[in-house]
Amino acid sequence: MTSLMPNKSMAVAPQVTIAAIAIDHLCFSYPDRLRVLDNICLQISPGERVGIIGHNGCGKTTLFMTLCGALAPTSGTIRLMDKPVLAGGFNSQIGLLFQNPNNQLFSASVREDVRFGPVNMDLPPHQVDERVESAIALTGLQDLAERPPHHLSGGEKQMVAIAGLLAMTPQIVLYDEPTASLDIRSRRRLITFMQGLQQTMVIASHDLEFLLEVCDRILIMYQGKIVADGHPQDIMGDDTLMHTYDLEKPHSLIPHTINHHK
Ligand SMILES: Nc1ncnc2c1ncn2[C@@H]1O[C@H](COP(=O)(O)OP(=O)(O)OP(=O)(O)O)[C@@H](O)[C@H]1O
Repeated sequence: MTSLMPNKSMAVAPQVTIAAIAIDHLCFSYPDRLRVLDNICLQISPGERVGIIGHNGCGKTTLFMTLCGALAPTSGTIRLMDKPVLAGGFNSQIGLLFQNPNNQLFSASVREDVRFGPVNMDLPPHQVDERVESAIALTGLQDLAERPPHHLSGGEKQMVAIAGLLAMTPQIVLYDEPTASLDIRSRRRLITFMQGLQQTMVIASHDLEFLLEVCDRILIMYQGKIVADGHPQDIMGDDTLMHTYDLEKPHSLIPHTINHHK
């Protein structure tokens, strides 16, 4: 007799979603600056776009440096796609876009710069070429591909740095102030571009309007702690919460009255 009732051998294991980023009781101190990260616990799911906002010096960049293994936590653990982050090692699942693109670009041409990551990943040459050309096309850099990166504008450099990251196809990308050097046109282009990306992304920025357009979750960081976590409109639209942590509600969330002239 065939039974439709599940028995032990038929039982389907419940689907467990692995967190893209799992941070457990993370603390970090610099030798002369203690508790820059203060007991952070956080889970980020694959595909989430998380914005981090907070006052200057609250620890956003330091958090990014621990996530990509450039700094070793003082205590606590970080797992990316269920693998522990090895401080000082190469963590291929994660990429970091630096606050200043000049720190990321050093080759003789844009194409060479974008090649640098994939070449160092021991990939077969045809895969390196494919990745480079696809990252250049995705970021719209075809016309600049042979130019030296240090001759480009700030916004163009930013896109080259992003192309270099994308060519390594990390599952998680950390963006530190990605709009800092962009004019309105480049900023708009970056927004459209990021809205189309499938990766898990964490973006630290003071450009709250930008985060409203790109993110589906916002964290407020204050003195090394995560003090609020929620939907962008709920967090950034909350006057009291924003003022408590030295932030201002973005303009687009302030209701405006229109005076009609007769
Ligand atoms: N190498 C370092 N040695 C000692 N202290 C440091 C070092 N780097 C950063 N700090 C301090 O750690 C704190 C956090 O700095 P961090 O750069 O992480 O802040 P942030 O939130 O990214 O700031 P911002 O919004 O200005 O970019 C600050 O007080 C800073 O002065």
